Amino acid sequence: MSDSVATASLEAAAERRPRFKADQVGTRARDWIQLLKPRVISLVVFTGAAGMIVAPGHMNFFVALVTIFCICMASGAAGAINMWYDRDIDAVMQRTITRPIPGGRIPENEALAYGVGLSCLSVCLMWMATNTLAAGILAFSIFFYAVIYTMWLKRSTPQNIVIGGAAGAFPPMIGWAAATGHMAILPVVMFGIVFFWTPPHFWSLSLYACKDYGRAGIPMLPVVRGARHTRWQIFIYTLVLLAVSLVPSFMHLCGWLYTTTALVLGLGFIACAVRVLLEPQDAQGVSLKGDKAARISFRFSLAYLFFLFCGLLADHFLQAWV
Ligand code: HEM
Ligand SMILES: CC(C)=CCC/C(C)=C/CC/C(C)=C/COP(=O)(O)OP(=O)(O)O
Repeated sequence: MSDSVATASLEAAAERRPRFKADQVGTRARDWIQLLKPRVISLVVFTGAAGMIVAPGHMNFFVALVTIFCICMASGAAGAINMWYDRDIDAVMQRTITRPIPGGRIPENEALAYGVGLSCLSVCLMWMATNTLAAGILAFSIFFYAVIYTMWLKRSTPQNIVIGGAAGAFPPMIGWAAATGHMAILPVVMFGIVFFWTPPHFWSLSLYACKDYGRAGIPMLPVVRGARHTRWQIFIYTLVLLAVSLVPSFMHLCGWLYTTTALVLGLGFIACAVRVLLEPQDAQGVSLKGDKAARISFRFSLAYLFFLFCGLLADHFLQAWV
């Protein structure tokens, strides 16, 4: 899409956007929660908690709870800043048009204050409850997602989520740092797993949300390079992900239970990617089956990360027990 067409459609959508009604102020707790992207937070927090639990040593239960709360708050705060900055494109895309800001239910300046306020609070609380390393990585993650990904990469390059994916990969390192005060190989490998998981996770969704992104003028991979190229990229990244997920096994950082889980899930994700690759499609690679394979692959990506980290935790407890 050309810049002028994208700008015109953004302006037209802004005109259609419902105006904010003052009587709705403060009455919609659900909207304030939606601004934090709660379902995304749930998995982000789980990966952070996993990093904290597999770390060596004993952590005070209350400090552990505060750590999880801070990761939750920081990730939500970054999501709120993302929704504030993206209010123009969210108003154009079918998937996001009913969000609290484009829906006219939360004023944009309050959303920004909310995001910045919660960001500061989460970092200060983490620093007081744990240590400088954990608070520092937490602050960097917020900055990376809200500024580097949202304000810069998302609108400028089709590699946006490859680089930007780092933001969502930090939580295991934050959890580990909060528990120990230093860094080690395992949390860095966990970072690598989430990092290489992000492209097949997001590009599966982008295959069926491609029209939305095109209309908003966002250079997501299927918009810029086409669906066929994106299908191949998903496949390649699932292969790399399988290799990275087996690094803890090769380095003897975990046992057979994790290795089996990683192998089964990794092969499952590759099978999803092969289905995406082979799905009946036209000459441009656009699905003739309503992107069924990509929808399955996206859902599988969520299950993959959850169960892989469950496997890591189960393996950790098994090793401690035997
Ligand atoms: C730059 C990296 C990422 C991008 C661009 C991305 C993009 C997306 C998008 C566009 C959605 C659909 C959201 C919606 O329709 O409301 C989504 C859903 C989701 N993402 Fe990601 N994601 C990324 C990283 C992550 C990470 C690191 C996690 C967790 C570790 C994660 C967990 C989830 C979950 C749980 C959902 C499902 C939400 C629901 O059911 O509404 N994502 N992601
Ligand atoms: C600890 C900490 C700060 C972690 C940050 C974790 C985090 C929120 C990662 C990114 C997840 C995500 C939903 C990206 C989509 O943004 P998008 O703008 O491309 O998606 P959208 O179009 O649905 O808004």
